[in-house]
Amino acid sequence: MTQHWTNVQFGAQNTDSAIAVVDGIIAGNSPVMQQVKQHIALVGASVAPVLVQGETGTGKELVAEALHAVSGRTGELVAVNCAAIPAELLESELFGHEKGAFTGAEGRKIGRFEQACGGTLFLDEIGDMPPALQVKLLRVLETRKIRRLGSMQEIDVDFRLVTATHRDLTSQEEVQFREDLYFRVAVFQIGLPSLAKRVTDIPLILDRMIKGYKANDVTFDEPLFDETGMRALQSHTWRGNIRELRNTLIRASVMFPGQVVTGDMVKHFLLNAGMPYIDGCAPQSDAVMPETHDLPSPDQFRYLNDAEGQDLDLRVYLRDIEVALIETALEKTSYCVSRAATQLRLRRTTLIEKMKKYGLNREVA
Ligand SMILES: Nc1ncnc2c1ncn2[C@@H]1O[C@H](COP(=O)(O)OP(=O)(O)OP(=O)(O)O)[C@@H](O)[C@H]1O
Repeated sequence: MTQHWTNVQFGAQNTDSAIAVVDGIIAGNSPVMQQVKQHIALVGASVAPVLVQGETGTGKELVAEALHAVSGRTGELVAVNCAAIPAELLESELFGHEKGAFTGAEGRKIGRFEQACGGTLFLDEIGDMPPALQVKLLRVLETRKIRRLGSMQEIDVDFRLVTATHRDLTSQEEVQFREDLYFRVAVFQIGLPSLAKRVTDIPLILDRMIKGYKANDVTFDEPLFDETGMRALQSHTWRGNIRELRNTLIRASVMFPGQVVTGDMVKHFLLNAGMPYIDGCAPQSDAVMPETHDLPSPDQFRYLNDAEGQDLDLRVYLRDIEVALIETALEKTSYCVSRAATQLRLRRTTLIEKMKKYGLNREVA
């Protein structure tokens, strides 16, 4: 039976320690996020499948991480993005294969179902799973057994399933998703609000991101948003949600490292500077490269020289901009390298070289 959370009041279960774990993973304490965290803490320990719904960039993957963290399961959290793996490869990615199962299967490969045993399997963008594979997933969920491609032997699999989608899986117009599978995966549903519905969380989220960047890069010099700067951030619509906020922070850190950032600076140099999010359905959108006037004009960069004592390492600065733009294009296209290359007006092979150089090859699973 599918559990809808709206207006559910919970009993006096002691979920405090679980909520503390979730707090360590997901920043934000707005009322809507407090409720989300309570839901995570409550269902975390259960083995029931959870469907996480939310617009792109709202943090669905972090919810999966939090669910795994509070589950007490000792196995791995194994993530598979169903939209990022070509349909013909997804089956062997999930089920694994034996040597010689198909042309190119040079050795045995353990699939993601097996890898997730004792842990959590996170199927992101489940709405993009091809119908034929949906039937196979349904069978696995019913029997808790799999067969590697090219093998007759059945293997028991014990994983906790978390799925995520930015679509309405019940809408036949939007997605071809089997109803019987829907009821299997959506035993519990957690809805993530868009960032626009929790703008009071922006300072905490930025703080968390800045701490993360500083921990990984001692040279990271954070921009300091003053009250007007923070207000400008909180008034923005954030169609790309927290991912867009993250990209804005990266832009701010390269344009205004260690500087006070005012509302005007946010509006003129940060929010208008990025590539616009075309829509929330990146896999479908035929996003085109924005006209150059959507990007900061070279003249705007003269502003940097106005800052007192501003030393600029041009090579590092340009590299960071290139990385941010490539990442944005990849994220907008759900890591479809060909489409990202088209958006950036690069040859596909050139983009692949750059991704290798900058370590941008996302684990597609
Ligand atoms: N509450 C938060 N605090 C700090 N960072 C966050 C928060 N929520 C999300 N993020 C960051 O925002 C980015 C996008 O989050 P995530 O990938 O989980 O979103 P998503 O909803 O799974 O996106 P998509 O639908 O495109 O896969 C990530 O870098 C993530 O770490």
